[in-house]
Amino acid sequence: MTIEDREDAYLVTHALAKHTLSQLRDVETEQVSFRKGLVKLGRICGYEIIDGRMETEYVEIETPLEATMGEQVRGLDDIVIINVLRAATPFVEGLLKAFPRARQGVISASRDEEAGRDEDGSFPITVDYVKLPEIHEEDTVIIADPMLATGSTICTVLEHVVENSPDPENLIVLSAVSAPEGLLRVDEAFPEADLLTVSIDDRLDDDGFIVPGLGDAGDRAFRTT
Ligand SMILES: O=P(O)(O)OC[C@H]1O[C@H](OP(=O)(O)OP(=O)(O)O)[C@H](O)[C@@H]1O
Ligand SMILES: O=c1cc[nH]c(=O)[nH]1
Ligand SMILES: [Mg+2]
Repeated sequence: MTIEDREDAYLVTHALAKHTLSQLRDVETEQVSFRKGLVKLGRICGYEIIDGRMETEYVEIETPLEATMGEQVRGLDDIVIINVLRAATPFVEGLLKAFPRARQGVISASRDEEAGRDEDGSFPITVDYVKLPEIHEEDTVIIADPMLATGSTICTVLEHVVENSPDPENLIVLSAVSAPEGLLRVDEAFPEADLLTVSIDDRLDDDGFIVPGLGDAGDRAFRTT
């Protein structure tokens, strides 16, 4: 079975999301444009989550002229966004434009690339810092990381998130680019999570980088090597 056959991996298909991701992929896109692109993509993905996952309700409102019925999105106060340091930081900045009242969590989880990949293809993950808000049953939890490669980072983050929290109404893993094997790893370990991504790329290379991908998102956004 491939990831496309699974019912819980969804693509963000908005044309602007694809447009922005294509700019991010371009090796000529320098730091400032790259960071701004991640912010823009986060905002578009946020709007897509609202459009595809959240309900609206009718409300009575008073315009300057008369009373009428309007519509408002339900649950905007029950959003939790988890920022996986460090590449997710600009991506989360964009998400916050869609969800300005989100409660935020931060987790520093990074791949130990020097240790290399384990036999099952995963990376050892170093977790240095975890600060998560309390999660409630009515929450929509969005774990944001632009890159989902082997899935090792997201599996580690999910362990921290599901530990001691009730099942939230929605548990969403949001990435910009993902690799099929990483999506499968996360899906197998956490079937309760919905996997939302802008692109499922072809494969991973021997170093665990997504191909064609967009390179090292953290390094490109933070101008490190
Ligand atoms: O799916 P995986 O194989 O775990 O890889 C994906 C992770 O790798 C990158 O982070 P990295 O460890 O390079 O940290 P950084 O964001 O600080 O660069 C990326 O931002 C993801 O968090
Ligand atoms: O392709 C990849 C894989 C992990 N992290 C990145 O930034 N890019
Ligand atoms: Mg990196």
